[in-house]
Amino acid sequence: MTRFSANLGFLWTDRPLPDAIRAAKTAGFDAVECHWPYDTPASEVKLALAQTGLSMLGLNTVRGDVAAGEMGLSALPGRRDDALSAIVQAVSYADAIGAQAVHVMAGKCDGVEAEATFIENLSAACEIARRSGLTILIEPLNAFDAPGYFLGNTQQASTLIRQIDASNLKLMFDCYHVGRTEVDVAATLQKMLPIIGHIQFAAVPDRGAPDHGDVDFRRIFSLITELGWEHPLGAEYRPAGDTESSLGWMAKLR
Ligand SMILES: O=C(O)C(=O)CO
Repeated sequence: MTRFSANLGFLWTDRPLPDAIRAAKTAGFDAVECHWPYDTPASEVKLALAQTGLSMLGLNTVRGDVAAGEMGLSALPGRRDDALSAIVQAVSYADAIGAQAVHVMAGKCDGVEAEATFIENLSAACEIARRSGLTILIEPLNAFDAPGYFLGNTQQASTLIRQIDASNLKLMFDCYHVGRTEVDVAATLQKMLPIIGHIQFAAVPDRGAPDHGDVDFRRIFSLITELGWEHPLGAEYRPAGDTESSLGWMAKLR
């Protein structure tokens, strides 16, 4: 049976994070994950996780100046201090709530200097995270949703992961982002499996619930099971209406 993690950056966004965790438990999710939990005291999130018995699989580093269009800091040349603060903040929060991974967001930039900056910051992030037993994730975002984002495809992520060579650095494989730009989700997933740390999904191309769209998630989830992957898969989709009414896919695809 496929196990699922509710991404609370997109699901149950109408309520405080601790209540969203409780709603995910009631709906039958096996774990949760989030984007930017920092406005909620870690003690409240920890309590909701303890009450529900759910694990928080991961959270993201802050994006920076969102109003100015920033989508992360770690590949931005000249922003080393901000990037390291974001990493320390995310690792401390993850540690406080017993989360498993931190997604370090690269930001919008390109070029050799950006790559060198990202490598330096990721190496530091892996070192800091290792002390708390945490995994660092990097996630390629598709160019339709995140134009100009430094990390644009799985091959680029794979090259970086091999180059940095830290045992706690892994790929966040989001079937949605891969499906938008890399065509064959199943083949790419199989190829990337050894470096994958977490898998997410949403319909392609509208990022809705996974029971429609161009990617056949019945087939993808069966493949993932056949490949021996046992961690919960992250439901990071945008419900068309309220979250409860969007959950029909769970019984169909489990
Ligand atoms: O878009 C995504 O998948 C992200 O995690 C960034 O919010």
